Amino acid sequence: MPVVSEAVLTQILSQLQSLQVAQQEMGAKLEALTNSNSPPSPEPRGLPISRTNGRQTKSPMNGSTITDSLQEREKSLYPGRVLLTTYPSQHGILPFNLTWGAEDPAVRGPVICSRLPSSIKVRNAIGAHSGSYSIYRALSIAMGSLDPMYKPSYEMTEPPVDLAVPCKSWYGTEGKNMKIVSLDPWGHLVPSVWQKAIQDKSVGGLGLDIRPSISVTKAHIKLKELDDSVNRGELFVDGKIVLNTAPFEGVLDPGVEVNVSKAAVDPIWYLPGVADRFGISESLLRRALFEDTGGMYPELITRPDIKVFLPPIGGLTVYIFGNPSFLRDPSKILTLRVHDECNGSDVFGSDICTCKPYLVYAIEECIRTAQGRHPDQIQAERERVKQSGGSEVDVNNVEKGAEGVGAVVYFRKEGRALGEVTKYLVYNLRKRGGDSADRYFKSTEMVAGVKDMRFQALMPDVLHWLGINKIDNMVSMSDMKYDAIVESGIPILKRYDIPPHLIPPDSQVEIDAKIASGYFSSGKQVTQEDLKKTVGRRWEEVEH
Ligand SMILES: Nc1nc2c(ncn2[C@@H]2O[C@H](COP(=O)(O)OP(=O)(O)OP(=O)(O)O)[C@@H](O)[C@H]2O)c(=O)[nH]1
Ligand SMILES: [Zn+2]
Repeated sequence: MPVVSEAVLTQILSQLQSLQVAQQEMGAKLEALTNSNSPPSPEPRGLPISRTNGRQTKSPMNGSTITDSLQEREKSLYPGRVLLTTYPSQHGILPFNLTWGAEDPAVRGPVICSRLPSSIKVRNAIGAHSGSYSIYRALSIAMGSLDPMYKPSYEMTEPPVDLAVPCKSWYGTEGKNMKIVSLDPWGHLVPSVWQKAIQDKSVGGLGLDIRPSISVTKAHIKLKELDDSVNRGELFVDGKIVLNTAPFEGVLDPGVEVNVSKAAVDPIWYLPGVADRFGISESLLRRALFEDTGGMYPELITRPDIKVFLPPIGGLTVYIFGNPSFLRDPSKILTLRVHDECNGSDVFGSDICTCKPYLVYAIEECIRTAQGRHPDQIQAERERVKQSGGSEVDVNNVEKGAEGVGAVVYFRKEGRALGEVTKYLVYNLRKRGGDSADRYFKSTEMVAGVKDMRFQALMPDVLHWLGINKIDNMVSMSDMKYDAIVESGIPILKRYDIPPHLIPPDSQVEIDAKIASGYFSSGKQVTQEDLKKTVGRRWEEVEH
């Protein structure tokens, strides 16, 4: 865990103090808008509201009419006039200093996106926290279940495992040096690194509202497929990574569970870096984001001085098998899968694609790498080294390097980032048009105009955040994922495809189409002619 030096804290505090002076000088306009001197209210403001919306009925709370109380609520929640957007020249608005990619946290600065009174005037990010969930937060405030002044508390929420510590790949302020542009590498360390700024109540009465965009925790996972693999002898119980589940009432064989560490990551985009990654200008990126989100974020246009954007899109989760600190240790073997969400298969087991079997296979490969060799094998090798006259150090070294680490990165990019609604439309077209492999990618393109919107160029950021510097085993056939990772500077030593026995009955179409389009295969060749012959089942064929 990085410890921020006294000097850094003093620097942050002095920055805060000068900001406070700027705040005090602010005009009445912003003052009215933000109520900056009022202390946080202990209870949610406003009353719970009834669904009678506008009808003149009595409120069960205080006997007033519902329409009256709705208007009062609105006034009490939003007393100022609506401010549609801000401008850099606006009096009193001065974003908190932020130098993306700087090594020193005091220079880098925190990402501040909150609209709480203590923070609104120093916001240095456009958008809202928690991606698409920000809408639910708005709803909670409107419904009276969340106090709009509530400032989250982070006591005892710090990471329980040694995952993602500041390292070289976090730093770099331009071009190829900038390895991370779509998440905040300091996101999980916010409460510790900026603790003083968060707690210093002399700032706006509340302290700055700086929120973690990443959280790290530990868990046990339990999958039926892993029980089966243990029963078949393809995985072993080591008592450390794979554990026997304690028997519980009424269950004959409770199976196994697996120790994992995991991290949830919200997207944070540094716009100049994102534009650079895609080889477009920052102004084009901003304009496209503004126009094609229905003008949702005017500050993309009016605040060119604010470079960070919190997009309303899904984030990612990383599951780690074995010691998480091994991820950044080049002497340890790493097995990795980068997986894009497919709810139909991952959760509900749909047979039209290979997503779930590939995911489960990857989890097993990760576990096998984390466990290293079977204890019997290690013992046999220790014996062999001993017999051949090896020293005690040589014998003990046998065990070293036996354990590796595995990671599965799970991105919320459903339907190749086109969404599930589009995906089902594509499925209908495929099934009605004769589901042959030669039409596989074309079908998506016919519905959506493109076959894929995942933009894998941003995907390796999470690997750099974890400090990964090489991948021994990559469980993916995707050439797009491979190219993005290797181009970002992380070599991949071995790739492997999904074993044929794991391909569900209706998914050969997908696999053949992928191989023909450039996905990796260890052996199979597929020609354009072959593609016409690989067909999926029609709906009628499976409806008995
Ligand atoms: N739009 C669309 N999305 C699909 C279709 N079939 C699967 N998906 C989505 O594709 C994503 C998975 O990508 P795949 O193409 O199966 O595989 P990949 O991630 O490119 O490559 P691998 O790493 O080898 O699995 C998930 O988000 C699925 O929901 C389809 O026909 N149309
Ligand atoms: Zn799928």
